[in-house]
Amino acid sequence: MPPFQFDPCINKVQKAELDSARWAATPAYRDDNDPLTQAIAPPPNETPEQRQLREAAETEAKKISDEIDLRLRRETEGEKKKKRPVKLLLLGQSESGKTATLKNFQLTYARKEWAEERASWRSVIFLNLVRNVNVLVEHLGAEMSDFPVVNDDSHESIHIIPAPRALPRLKFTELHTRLRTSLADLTRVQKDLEARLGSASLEVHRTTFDDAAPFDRVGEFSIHSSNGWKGALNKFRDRTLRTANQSDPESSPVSPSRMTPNWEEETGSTLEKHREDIKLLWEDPIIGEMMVRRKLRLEDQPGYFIPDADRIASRFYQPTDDDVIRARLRTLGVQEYKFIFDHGKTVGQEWRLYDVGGTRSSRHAWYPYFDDMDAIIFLAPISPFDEKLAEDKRVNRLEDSYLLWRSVCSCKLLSRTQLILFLNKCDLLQAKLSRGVRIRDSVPSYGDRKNDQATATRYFQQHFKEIARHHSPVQRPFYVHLTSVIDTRSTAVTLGAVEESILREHLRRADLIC
Ligand SMILES: Nc1nc2c(ncn2[C@@H]2O[C@H](COP(=O)(O)OP(=O)(O)OP(=O)(O)O)[C@@H](O)[C@H]2O)c(=O)[nH]1
Ligand SMILES: [Mg+2]
Repeated sequence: MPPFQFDPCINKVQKAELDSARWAATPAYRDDNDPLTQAIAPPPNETPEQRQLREAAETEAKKISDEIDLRLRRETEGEKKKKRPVKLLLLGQSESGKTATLKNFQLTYARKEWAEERASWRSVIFLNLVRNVNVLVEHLGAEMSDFPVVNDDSHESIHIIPAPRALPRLKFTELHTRLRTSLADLTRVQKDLEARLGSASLEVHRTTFDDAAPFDRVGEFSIHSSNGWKGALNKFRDRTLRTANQSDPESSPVSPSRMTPNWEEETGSTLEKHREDIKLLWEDPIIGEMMVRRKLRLEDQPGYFIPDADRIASRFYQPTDDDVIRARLRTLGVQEYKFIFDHGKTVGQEWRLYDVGGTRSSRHAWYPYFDDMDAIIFLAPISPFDEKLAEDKRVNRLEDSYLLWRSVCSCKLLSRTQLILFLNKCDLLQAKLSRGVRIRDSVPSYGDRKNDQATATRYFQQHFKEIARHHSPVQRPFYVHLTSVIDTRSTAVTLGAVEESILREHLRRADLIC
């Protein structure tokens, strides 16, 4: 029987005890007065054969001990790697879909938290719907007052520029006058919701900022904002949870219908009162004609909910997953979100996702987050090839994405960071091309190529690839996905591939650090 037999399933404490026994038996360290040494010492009358057997057993025991040491060391390193959060930064211009992508991550991988938060998006969706209605009413007022409008892509703000009337007047009726008057009430509702949600709920209009990537020059400058959607929603969440728990301290989990603060219910009731009028307004053919004349395309704009008014304008409305993904609330500063994934390949792993505000004036705040990221997802919407930035009407949105991508690729601090490009809003691109909008009218370099989805995405993809190739300080792989991130199913598939490649990068970096 060899003196030391190691069990391969041994733990650290047992291993330490056995090591000290083996150490005590080693002649060089032996203390002959030590009781343990005496207990395990070789018999004084040991024969040469017995000694040979004992020494062979000791050699074998040492080999096993070393293997256990190695295994324990690897386990410790593995634990350390596991503990280090995976860090992912989302970049791109405003309205590119960064927050929508973040929500998809949460929906796919942190479902418990997602389910808890879903109800708190209600106010944002109410606001989005009310805005849609108010834009229509504003245009209706202008049209009825005979102010033709030049629509300049600036979303909700309308710019009334008197122009010669080219078409006969629309035939408005009593109904339109009544709708205008009754729905005027929603201006107050919009103001109220905006005040409650804070400045994230206000869209940016015309804040000229010449530089596409001010972080190039800024260096260390940091805004760790707490005013983004989490901040805005948490206000409701805390309050709603408190309200529910006060009424029944035993209640758990809190049901969404009981989480409703009074004022939110009041908003739902007000909308419910106007529901039929909203539907009349939306379905009215004269209003439809007015929208065509004014090139007013609500469906291309963020937070488009008016076709769902029947479902949403209600006291009892509860958002669906799709509603939450489509809800629009601007991100301010840089927001950090910590998720412990409860689904996917990295269950139990902490992920930190950083979502940034994308307007030109917000981009200087990005730089401090460039260090120490496992990967960056860069969102470039390809549908607005013929649109201008909301914050600077001189700048084409696609051109702005090219410039921004170039700055990110050429940034030395990011030269070893994995970049993953999402060419987003493919659904809106498809719709635009189907309407006959020609790319070459806005992008002369597109030339005589076919004006279809496949050719267009290939062309844009190639352009981004060339930029990465020319401007990356060190050559890097080009990871690209064609996405419509409001489609949660296809996005979950994309995120599966992304999760795997980010994880590989994370483990590679952890190996360098450990
Ligand atoms: N149709 C369509 N809408 C999208 C897509 N991606 C995002 N959106 C919508 O576009 C709007 C803007 O998306 P956000 O995710 O808020 O944009 P962002 O990049 O976070 O914008 P900032 O916070 O201002 O920087 C939201 O209403 C989204 O639901 C897409 O692929 N297709
Ligand atoms: Mg955002």
